[in-house]
Amino acid sequence: MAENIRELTVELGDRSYPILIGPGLLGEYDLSPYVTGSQVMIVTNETVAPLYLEQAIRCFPGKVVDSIVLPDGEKFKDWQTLNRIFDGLLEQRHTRKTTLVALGGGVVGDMTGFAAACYQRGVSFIQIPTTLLSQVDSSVGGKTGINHPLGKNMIGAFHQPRAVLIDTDSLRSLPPREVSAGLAEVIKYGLIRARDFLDWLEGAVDRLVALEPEALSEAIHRSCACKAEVVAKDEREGGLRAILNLGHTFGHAIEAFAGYGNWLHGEAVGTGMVMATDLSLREGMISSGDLERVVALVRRAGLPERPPAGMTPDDFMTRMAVDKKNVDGQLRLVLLKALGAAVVTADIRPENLAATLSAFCEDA
Ligand SMILES: NC(=O)c1ccc[n+]([C@@H]2O[C@H](COP(=O)([O-])OP(=O)(O)OC[C@H]3O[C@@H](n4cnc5c(N)ncnc54)[C@H](O)[C@@H]3O)[C@@H](O)[C@H]2O)c1
Ligand SMILES: O=C(O)C(=O)C[C@@H](O)[C@H](O)[C@H](O)COP(=O)(O)O
Ligand SMILES: [Zn+2]
Repeated sequence: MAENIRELTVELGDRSYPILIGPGLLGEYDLSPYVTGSQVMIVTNETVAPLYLEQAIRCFPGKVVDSIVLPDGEKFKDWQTLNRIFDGLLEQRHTRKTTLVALGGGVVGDMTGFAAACYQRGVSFIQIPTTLLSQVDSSVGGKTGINHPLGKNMIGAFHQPRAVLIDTDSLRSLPPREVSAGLAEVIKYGLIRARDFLDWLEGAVDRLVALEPEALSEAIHRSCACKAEVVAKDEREGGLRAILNLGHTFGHAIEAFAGYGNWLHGEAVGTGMVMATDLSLREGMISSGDLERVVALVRRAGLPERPPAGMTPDDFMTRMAVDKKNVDGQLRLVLLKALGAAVVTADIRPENLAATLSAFCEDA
């Protein structure tokens, strides 16, 4: 098995951890060296449990393994569902030496990580991501949390996992809409920091949509490498890390407007990246040809290019006003100064932002 594994490290000194990528790892790879004590609590959901829970349990030989099965959906990324994790941990008498394991997509990952950050003031956790989006993005970097009706991911903590195990075979059961959602974050890395990867993606996107294993493995590896590098340089988003938010200021506004779960996170990010690219063009940073390339790639990935019907510029502005990147009430956005190079800026002409919002909102 070892020859099939591609390994990366998130370099964070004595909190550094491996990202292990390959086929056939679930049920085969021994994760017990990353477990703190003898107890393991696997947190998963009602969709993933019947598919992969048995295999995941086999990754912890010699440990006492319990599990919690949550309801499925972004709308359950909330306090009540988080509390079900604490209930399960206490009912099964898990101590501060327990290790939580997130088995599932980004929703399970973000909530399990947050539970691990809070339970008995902090316990270890491991990520076993099973969606493309969680394999390329949410399982790496230690951002954990839950949503609030007034804003995405508004309550949370930075808490790094001990290891990330990515079994690329688990993507075989993923619905096509979720594959496209994951591709949004993959495209993001090309746009913010890796022009050569973007060029490669333009040639590979059809194979990725079709879940072609070699293309997927390459996309996951490149994406995780990009994220690991950014996180190692700026773990707590003091500066550079904010580029990972390309398209998210618009995207989070769309998710909150549509009602959590009605638009997938990746879908909202896809449209958000098109809007951020449009604004970058209006700010004179990129060319109309660059915008056309981004729109074409987002479209070929199967992602929406426009916000939901009925969403107005005001709907965007009220939700973007609570974005975590804002400073002193001033909106800060991630824009592109070139394809493959992002910048975080508050220096945006209001008339350009208004023009982008009007251009994308049908009713404006
Ligand atoms: N922490 C971070 O850095 C970070 C980064 C990006 C996104 N996120 C968060 O991640 C969430 C989105 O994650 P997601 O796109 O994985 O959504 P998700 O967790 O809702 O999973 C998508 C769907 O796929 C199902 N599923 C999971 N694995 C499957 C498999 N192998 N086969 C079949 N079905 C499977 C899930 O049950 C769910 O229905 C959002 O809440 C977003 O805010 C966090
Ligand atoms: O890891 C990061 O940093 C990111 O911004 C990755 C994003 O893809 C992800 O959606 C993240 O959860 C957004 O974080 P937020 O702080 O904007 O809520
Ligand atoms: Zn995201």
